[in-house]
Formats: sequence, structure tokens, C-alpha cells
Amino acid sequence: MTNLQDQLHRPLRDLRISVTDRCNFRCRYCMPAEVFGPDYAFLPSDKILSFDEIERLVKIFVSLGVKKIRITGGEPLLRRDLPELIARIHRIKGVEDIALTTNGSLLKKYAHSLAQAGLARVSVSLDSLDDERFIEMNGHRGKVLPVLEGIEKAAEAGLQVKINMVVQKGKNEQDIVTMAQFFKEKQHILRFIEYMDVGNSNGWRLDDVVSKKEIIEQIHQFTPLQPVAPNYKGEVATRYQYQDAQGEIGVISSVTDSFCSNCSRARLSAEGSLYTCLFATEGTDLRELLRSGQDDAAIIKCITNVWETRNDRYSDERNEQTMAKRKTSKIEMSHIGG
Ligand SMILES: Nc1nc2c(ncn2[C@@H]2O[C@H](COP(=O)(O)OP(=O)(O)OP(=O)(O)O)[C@@H](O)[C@H]2O)c(=O)[nH]1
Ligand SMILES: C[S@@+](CC[C@H](N)C(=O)[O-])C[C@H]1O[C@@H](n2cnc3c(N)ncnc32)[C@H](O)[C@@H]1O
Ligand code: SF4
Ligand code: SF4
Repeated sequence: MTNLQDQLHRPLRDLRISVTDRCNFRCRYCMPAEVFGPDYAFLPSDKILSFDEIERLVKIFVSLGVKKIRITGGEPLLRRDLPELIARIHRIKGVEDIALTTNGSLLKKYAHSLAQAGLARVSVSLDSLDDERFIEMNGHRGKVLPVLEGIEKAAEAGLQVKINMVVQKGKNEQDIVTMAQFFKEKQHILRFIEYMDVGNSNGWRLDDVVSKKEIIEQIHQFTPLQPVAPNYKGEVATRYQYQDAQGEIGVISSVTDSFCSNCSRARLSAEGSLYTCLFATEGTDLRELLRSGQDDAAIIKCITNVWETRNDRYSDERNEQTMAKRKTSKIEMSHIGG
């Protein structure tokens, strides 16, 4: 196995695979309905990587040091036969962890078959327990109950469950403590995500971000917290344990306390482009290599070159100039995979 290092000496360890650019939700911070409307040109099916193509690429990435696979999107549970893909990835020697990020709306239906196929962990996005606020945030596409039922089914099926909540000022900051309390009782790890300037469509403003510090202070008042060490180098979330030892939360603070120095994540979009940053403006087309009959050595050479020349650290460098430079050219998050 090769151990690649980029320009900042970061290894390649994780591959996040987007299996579709489509979604049944229209969260305003990701796919606002006025941009992703009925006429939006999503990828046609022949442009999307097949399971055979994804499987081949995963084997290649594993030979280059990848150990963790995360399936994402768009909404990954919209991809037909997803458990079959999970099963194929599960069989690949060297894959140590397979996780899925989902909005949870279809999880009740698929949790059991996903677990049977070898999925170990699921991160379910849920921004509020209040129907009115949740519906407002997801563009009037889904209620809270089906997501909670999906979470329950996933836990019953033996999947390790985490909950992701994007916190946006004026939208759901009043839900921070309620969510913490609810998932403390349910014994699921809740991670708060600072609202990020991904893509070009969400009209992001720094004033709309609720910082890690504010989030922690709010929760600490209801149940005291203490910081805990990361589970592994490069963990995206900063961990905090409840002082009564009943569970933990995490905060993903890409805006106020970025974590690029440990970023070991490559991203594969649904149409087979490779990206090395969530805030990238361009990718490298691997689909063309696959479909033009190149052998593994040629694909390995291409990926090696991309990783070894990589020097992304967008969140570390975020300021007015860097934001202005990429104002209209970032790839949308639903496309690159969250
Ligand atoms: N800025 C930035 N945000 C990231 C990165 N990776 C993940 N995130 C954000 O963190 C959110 C939660 O990530 P998950 O998909 O749940 O995965 P994870 O945090 O890697 O999960 P674990 O494997 O359980 O540690 C993502 O949806 C993104 O919003 C990254 O490299 N950069
Ligand atoms: C793009 S979604 C893809 C997977 C799935 N549809 C879901 O929502 O979990 C992955 C994650 O990105 C998060 N996300 C999307 N836009 C974001 C933004 N502007 N800031 C922070 N997190 C965001 C979502 O909340 C979700 O947890
Ligand atoms: S965050 Fe996930 S559920 Fe919401 S619009 Fe984006 S891809 Fe869909
Ligand atoms: S901003 Fe880019 S380089 Fe920094 S942690 Fe996120 S994906 Fe990695």
C-alpha cells in the first residue's frame, strides 16, 4: 500500500463518495428551492458512476491509503439499490469503516438492509425537533417524525448513529439545548455544525453563523460539559462530554475554529470528479479515465498527482479576499458531497 502525502504532509485516509446530486429536501443552506427548482439540470443517469465504477475506484483508493468510506450526496438513499453498493464496498479488503450521511427521511425503510449489507455507522441530519422550523429549513419537504423513526430503526438495526444539526442564527438557535437534551436521553451523539459558506447559492453571511463558543456556552448552562480528546487524528468534530458522564456532543467549527491541518479527506462526486476540498472550484475527471479504458496504473498516477500537489486549506484561510475570489465558482455541496 502506498502512503500518499500532500504538500502540507497530510495523508489520504478518507474517501467521501457522493452517489447522487439529487435530493428530496431543499435545505436553504444547501439547495435553496429558488436555485434548485423544477428546471434545474441534475445529472442524467449515464453521467453518474455505476456501482462497478465506484467499486473499482474504491479498490484503487484503498491501495493508496484510504481506510474510511463515507457515502453521501445529495440524498444517498435516493440512489437505487444502495445496499448493494454498501455490500460491494464492505467486501473490499482494507476498508475499515463504512458510514453514510443522510437526511433520514427514507431511513426507516432502508436501515435494516443497509446494516445487513455491512454499513457500520450513519449520520442523520436533523436541524430541529419543531415541525414548523424544520419544515422551514428543509424547504417544506419533510416533517420531523419520519426522521426520528428512521433514527430509531437504524439504532435497532445495530447501526452506530450520530445526529448532525446545522445551526443558523435566526432559524434554529433556540433548538440547541432542546436537541442536546433529547439526544442525551436517546444516547446518540449530536454534532452541531457551524453554518458554512459552501457553494454559491445559500447567501451565506458571517452574521448568520452561531459559533462553537456560543453553542457550548448554551449547553453548558443546562448540563456542564468538559472537552475530551479526539477519537482519531483529524476528527472533524471537537468532542465534549457531559460532566455527569451521560454521553457526549461534538461541534464542527469550520468557520470559527477550522481544522484543515489534519484534513485527510478526498471527495468523489456522483459523476466521478475528484475534489480535495469541500470549497473546491474544480475537480479532476476520473470518469473519463474509467470510460476510456485506462488501466489501474494510469488512474493511480492521476490520483497520486492530485493528492501530492494538493495544498487546500480554505477554512484556515477564509477571509474577505479568499471568499470574494471564490464567490461564484465553488462547487455546490449537494454536488461535491457533504
Ligand atoms: N469544512 C469542512 N467540513 C467538513 C469536512 N468534513 C466534514 N465536514 C462537515 O461536517 C459534517 C459532518 O460530517 P459527517 O458526514 O457526519 O462525517 P464526519 O464528521 O467525518 O464523521 P465521523 O467519521 O463520525 O467523524 C459534514 O456534513 C460537513 O458539513 C471537511 O473536511 N471540511
Ligand atoms: C450535503 S448533505 C448530504 C447528505 C444528506 N442529504 C444529509 O443532509 O445528511 C451533508 C451534510 O452537509 C450539511 N450541510 C449542508 N449545507 C451546509 C452548510 N451550508 N453549512 C454546514 N453544513 C451544511 C448537512 O446538514 C448535512 O449534515
Ligand atoms: S443538506 Fe442534505 S438534505 Fe438538505 S438539501 Fe442538502 S443534500 Fe438535501
Ligand atoms: S476546508 Fe477544505 S481543506 Fe479545510 S478541512 Fe474542509 S475540506 Fe479540508
